[in-house]
Amino acid sequence: MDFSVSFSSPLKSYTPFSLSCQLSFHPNAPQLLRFSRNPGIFLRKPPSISRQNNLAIKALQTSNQTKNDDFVLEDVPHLTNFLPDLPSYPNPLQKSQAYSIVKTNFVSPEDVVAQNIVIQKESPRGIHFRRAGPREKVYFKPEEVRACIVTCGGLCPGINTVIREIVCGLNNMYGVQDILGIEEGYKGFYSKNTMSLTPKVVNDIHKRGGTFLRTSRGGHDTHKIVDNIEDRGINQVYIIGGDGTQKGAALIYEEVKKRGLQVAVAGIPKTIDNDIAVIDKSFGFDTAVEEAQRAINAAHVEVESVENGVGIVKLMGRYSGFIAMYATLASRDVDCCLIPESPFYLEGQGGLFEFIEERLKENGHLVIVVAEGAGQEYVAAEVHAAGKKDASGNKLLLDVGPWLSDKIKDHFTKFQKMPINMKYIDPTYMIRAIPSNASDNIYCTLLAHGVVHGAMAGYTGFTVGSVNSKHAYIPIARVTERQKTVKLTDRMWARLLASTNQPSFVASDHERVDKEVSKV
Ligand SMILES: Nc1ncnc2c1ncn2[C@@H]1O[C@H](COP(=O)(O)OP(=O)(O)OP(=O)(O)O)[C@@H](O)[C@H]1O
Ligand SMILES: O=P(O)(O)OC[C@H]1O[C@](O)(CO)[C@@H](O)[C@@H]1O
Ligand SMILES: [Mg+2]
Repeated sequence: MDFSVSFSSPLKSYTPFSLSCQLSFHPNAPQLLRFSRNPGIFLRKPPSISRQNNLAIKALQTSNQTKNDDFVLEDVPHLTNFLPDLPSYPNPLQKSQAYSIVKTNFVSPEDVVAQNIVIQKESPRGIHFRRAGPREKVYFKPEEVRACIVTCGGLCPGINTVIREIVCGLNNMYGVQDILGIEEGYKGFYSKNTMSLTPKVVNDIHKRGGTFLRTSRGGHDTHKIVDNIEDRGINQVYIIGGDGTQKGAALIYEEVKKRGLQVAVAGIPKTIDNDIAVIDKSFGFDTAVEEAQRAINAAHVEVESVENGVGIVKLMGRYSGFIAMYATLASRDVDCCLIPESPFYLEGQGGLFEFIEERLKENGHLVIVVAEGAGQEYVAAEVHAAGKKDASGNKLLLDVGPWLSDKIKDHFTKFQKMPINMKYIDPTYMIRAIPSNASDNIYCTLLAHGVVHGAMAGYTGFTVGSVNSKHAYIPIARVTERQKTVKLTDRMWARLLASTNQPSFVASDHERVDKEVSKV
């Protein structure tokens, strides 16, 4: 008999966890946890930006949802989709001294990576992506490859490692010699000369922060870029950048396809904010969290040494507070973490001022970490300078750090007659500008090699990323359709609230949290 009993966790009555936790218990689960052996396999069409294709995908999705054991492969485009007669060749890795001994040297065409690995007995098998890695056949002769690499958007630790490893991966694994660097982002395609990239040229660049190729915002002109790709005889385009850059890459892929060019367009998602959907995390994120510890530590040392010390550390995170959340959790010296996803308020019961006063009375000091996108609505209401945009059309944020410092200073000096020692630290660009740490270097290497294998195998219009710790080829549209943000109803945020014991500020915001809870 199939039955299940559900208990409410004792944690339910504990505020930080009560938003996210409900345990289910199946007494005879071992026998019951069998899945259908013969799942229906559905290939989902590679996403395209055209409305017609969107409708086709929607129709497929709807039909897929009717069966419990549905298996959906969100496939990436292949050059043979629009160039059916393209010849293929044996992968030169077969003859590589290093790789030929690998037991399963090539990824089977049937290997996929599941988007959700925590599922229930009755739930559909869900969405899968193609596993990244070398294929038995390639669709380019190495001596005919002319690759190019471009970096766009803001900096992030590890960009140089990705550049280095694309160059070295193409050269060492596939014998590709002709690799061009496009300088200063998308506009470099049509306004700059290219530079030649060899393993020797890029040998040391992973030890430096920034991007060896330089970067820019704005300047994406699809036609001019593809004209240039055609004129220069480029047939593999590697594009490193954030959500905006990947949207640009999707347009380049569409234009290449329209013109029927044998050009593989491949993206490597980059953003220090870790706000790219689907992937586990973006490269450089761990390095950023680690470097943020130094600023938090400095703030802590400063405020511990004085009377009523209040430290504020501003960290990056436009719309997503991941760096602030992880840096806070890692440090344990932070008393309060403010992120864009969780609105806060200053005055009154349960507000920030009340909390600061309590902590000062209790400990004599406190440290606040604030993500740059937090509290923008308050700053905007007072500074009256909102609405400016950067060259890419991203909203320019108002500086919440100094605003918050002034507000706290004013409140305690004027109204509480309790002078405080404010120490404000803004390490944002220092964090972004460093080289990646050891584990990010390895992550960058795997991403770079994964993207090279994908392009050589003829995949195009794809991005590479780690999904549940396995590297996969993901349709570009899947990583750009929405930004990943911190979910206030997830356990990670609950862990943070539990560790800092800060106010959750939800009293003022029941409606928003109710909405979040209903989405889970
Ligand atoms: N919707 C879009 N379509 C085409 N190109 C775009 C689009 N959005 C941005 N771009 C281009 O992508 C490049 C980088 O965009 P942007 O400055 O927004 O950085 P990003 O890639 O999102 O990285 P970051 O995370 O640092 O913001 C710019 O050259 C911009 O012109
Ligand atoms: O000042 P810049 O270089 O335009 O970019 C700053 C922005 O870039 C990011 O680092 C994302 O790349 C954001 O966190 C930040 O708001
Ligand atoms: Mg962006």
